[in-house]
Amino acid sequence: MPAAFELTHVSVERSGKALLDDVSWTVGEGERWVVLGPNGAGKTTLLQVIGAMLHPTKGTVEILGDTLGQVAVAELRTRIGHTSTKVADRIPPAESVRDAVLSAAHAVTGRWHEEYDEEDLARAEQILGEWGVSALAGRTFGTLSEGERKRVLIARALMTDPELLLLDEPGAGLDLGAREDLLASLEMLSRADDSPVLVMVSHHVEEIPVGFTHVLLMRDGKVVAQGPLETTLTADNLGVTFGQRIALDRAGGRYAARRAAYGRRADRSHQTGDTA
Ligand SMILES: Nc1ncnc2c1ncn2[C@@H]1O[C@H](COP(=O)(O)OP(=O)(O)OP(=O)(O)O)[C@@H](O)[C@H]1O
Repeated sequence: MPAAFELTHVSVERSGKALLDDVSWTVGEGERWVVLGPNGAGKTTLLQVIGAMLHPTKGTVEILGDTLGQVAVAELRTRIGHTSTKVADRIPPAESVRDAVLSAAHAVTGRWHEEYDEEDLARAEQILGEWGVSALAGRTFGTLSEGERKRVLIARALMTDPELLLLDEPGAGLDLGAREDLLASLEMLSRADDSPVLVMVSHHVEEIPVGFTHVLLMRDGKVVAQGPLETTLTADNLGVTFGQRIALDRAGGRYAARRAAYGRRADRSHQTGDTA
């Protein structure tokens, strides 16, 4: 299976500090990855590199068959959907939800004098419907709740039918119901035949949607572990990543983590028999 992207010995340095430190990572077609790590681990920086928004200080980056540094990034970026608070901050608060999604067709935030054809308009309506936000189409982006905003941002990221979808903390700030709604939608997306390759950044194992296949664990700009969820998302690896003893449970394909009680084995602590 061809790689969707491949990072080889990638480092990003700023002010003498390594934000990413010798990261090598290959993601194949059909894979759904979650990137986990504590605050400041370098997760957003990593997503910026994969999104062709940031060039590494060292190493090589191949994305969708192109090599960063040898390709027009503006063209490459149209093949990548990217949601993050940075994207949300660029959308004018007075922009309608419909236009916030539609304007992704021209890779702009804030509709101006661009021309949109019937196909663009139909695609925007379709994607608003698929993400359950059609009723909000006429509202202004600035009036949305956090949960509504997250769904609109994903709809916007999917507007151009990207081959790669990057989600930076899509569950942050959501209440329990909104988080579960979002996870159900991401599970459906991950199972769809025409789904893009998915990479989601999170702080919490509880936010890993069913259907995700792989995990990359980061700390201090370095990869702690990477591989299939079943074998890589372990209490021991989480313990190293977050710097504490962790107990990890799995039930119904979902995960839950907490600090392990002192003196107990970290990964033996639940009743379902579905231990991770
Ligand atoms: N331009 C910069 N110059 C120096 N340090 C930077 C710069 N940009 C980011 N950093 C630092 O790099 C580290 C990694 O940042 P990054 O945002 O990638 O982490 P993160 O894992 O996404 O964090 P969080 O979970 O808190 O969002 C942080 O310590 C941050 O302060």
